Amino acid sequence: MSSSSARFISFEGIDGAGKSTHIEAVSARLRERGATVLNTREPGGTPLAETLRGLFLHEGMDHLTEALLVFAGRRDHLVKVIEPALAAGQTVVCDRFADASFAYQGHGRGMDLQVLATLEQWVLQGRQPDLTLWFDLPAEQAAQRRAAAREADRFEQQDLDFFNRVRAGYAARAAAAPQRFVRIDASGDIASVAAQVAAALEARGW
Ligand SMILES: Nc1ncnc2c1ncn2[C@@H]1O[C@H](COP(=O)(O)OP(=O)(O)O)[C@@H](O)[C@H]1O
Ligand SMILES: Cc1cn([C@H]2C[C@H](O)[C@@H](COP(=O)(O)OP(=O)(O)O)O2)c(=O)[nH]c1=O
Repeated sequence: MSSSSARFISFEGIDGAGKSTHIEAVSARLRERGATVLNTREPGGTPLAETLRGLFLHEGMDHLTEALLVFAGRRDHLVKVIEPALAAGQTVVCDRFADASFAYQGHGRGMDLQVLATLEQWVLQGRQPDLTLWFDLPAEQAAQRRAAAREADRFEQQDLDFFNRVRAGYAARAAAAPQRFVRIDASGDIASVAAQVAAALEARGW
């Protein structure tokens, strides 16, 4: 890969699917192949969006407010960080992006998907990741992994039904954009997941 090949890669999946476990290895692989990699995340990615993240994760609010906050942070992140990095030929590796809003606020919370699609159009102006690695596993298994690993935030306290809906939301987004999404079966051990991730990059010559 030449250092001028701008790429935008997002990681998605329900909480506890294993995204964070693989992001650094993906970034290291891309760097070894010559990319300048920018690691970032949502909610967050700029000082303003990180401030919004704290409110988003810990304050009670209605569903539309939640969606507006996360898209406001996304706009700041896109304009100040993602677009400039891509324009400079960098590879952007982002832990969650707009698909998460459709999965969590749309399918999880039950917000009107058409409203989210309008926000997406206004905020992203057509920008989408080049590749989305969707870490898919049953909600029960993700809950077990989370319970062993960390304290739950406002989202992680949701019940299995919520995460089953979020999972179905990711499946719907993947079905609607099959050329962008790669489904990773995240239910196996870390080595088997890493092999699938490597194969997805390999398939693109990355
Ligand atoms: N394939 C796997 N098998 C078993 N445990 C895993 C696997 N992948 C990650 N874990 C563990 O599950 C927990 C959640 O993983 P993490 O990468 O933080 O998920 P996410 O970022 O998707 O929320 C962590 O404790 C991690 O070590
Ligand atoms: C980006 C985004 C995240 N979220 C949720 C998913 C997660 O539960 C939470 C925080 O995401 P994340 O940073 O992945 O959490 P963690 O670091 O604890 O794994 O925000 C949404 O509800 N909508 C969104 O648009």
